[in-house]
Amino acid sequence: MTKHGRFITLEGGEGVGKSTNMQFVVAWLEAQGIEVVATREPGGTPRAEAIRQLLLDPAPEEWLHTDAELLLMFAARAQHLAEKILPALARGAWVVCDRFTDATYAYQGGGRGIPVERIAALEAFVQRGLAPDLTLLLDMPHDAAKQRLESRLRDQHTQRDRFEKEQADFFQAVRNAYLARAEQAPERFAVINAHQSLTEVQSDICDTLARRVALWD
Ligand SMILES: Nc1ncnc2c1ncn2[C@@H]1O[C@H](COP(=O)(O)OP(=O)(O)O)[C@@H](O)[C@H]1O
Ligand SMILES: Cc1cn([C@H]2C[C@H](O)[C@@H](COP(=O)(O)OP(=O)(O)O)O2)c(=O)[nH]c1=O
Repeated sequence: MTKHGRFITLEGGEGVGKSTNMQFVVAWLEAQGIEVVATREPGGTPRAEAIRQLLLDPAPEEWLHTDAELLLMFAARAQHLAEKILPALARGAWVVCDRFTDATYAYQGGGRGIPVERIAALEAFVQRGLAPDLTLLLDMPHDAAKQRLESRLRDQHTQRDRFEKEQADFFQAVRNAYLARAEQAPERFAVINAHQSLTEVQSDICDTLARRVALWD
């Protein structure tokens, strides 16, 4: 399928501000007159959201094998790509997605320890060469992000999901894997210091968008 629109992803650990800044990125692009489709992973379409439920359900008695977790991530992604992302890009809309395949390398690769080659094989099979044009990696120490997450859980009276129940070493491995990927592909990634006030974070995002989007014109 031909791709005319641009594909932007937001990545980072739990509580770094992805959801908050998604809205900011979408508003910034729309102010430039761009048609934007905002979405998230795992999920983004009804069937992919049903797979998300399976993945995030914290039910402690229901064990999920790490390979099943990996395959479900890509099953949800295949549906999301076919039903939403590729059609939007083909008609020239820009897609902004809260997490994508870098999260698989970070969580299933870094966090769970699945070898990179296995993830890369599934990525090639499902995505057939499609990759984001720009990835904003919101980076900060897990301890500080955890405090933000805890206040969000308190405010929204929500339960921790299956990933949020992991321990600090899991999240350190996730962060390291994200930073390693950003280092390997600096032309695609922009690492944003998320451990600043929201105004400062959004000023950095704004500068990055202005600089990168100008290169695409
Ligand atoms: N720069 C920031 N400074 C302080 N609090 C923030 C900042 N960015 C986001 N938050 C707050 O932190 C919590 C987690 O942010 P959220 O956008 O839900 O993160 P994520 O989607 O990455 O898990 C929310 O309560 C949000 O209001
Ligand atoms: C897309 C994706 C997400 N995930 C995980 C990361 C998150 O813990 C969870 C999605 O939850 P989400 O609520 O989107 O994240 P956050 O808590 O940061 O707002 O799924 C993976 O493990 N692999 C993936 O490929």
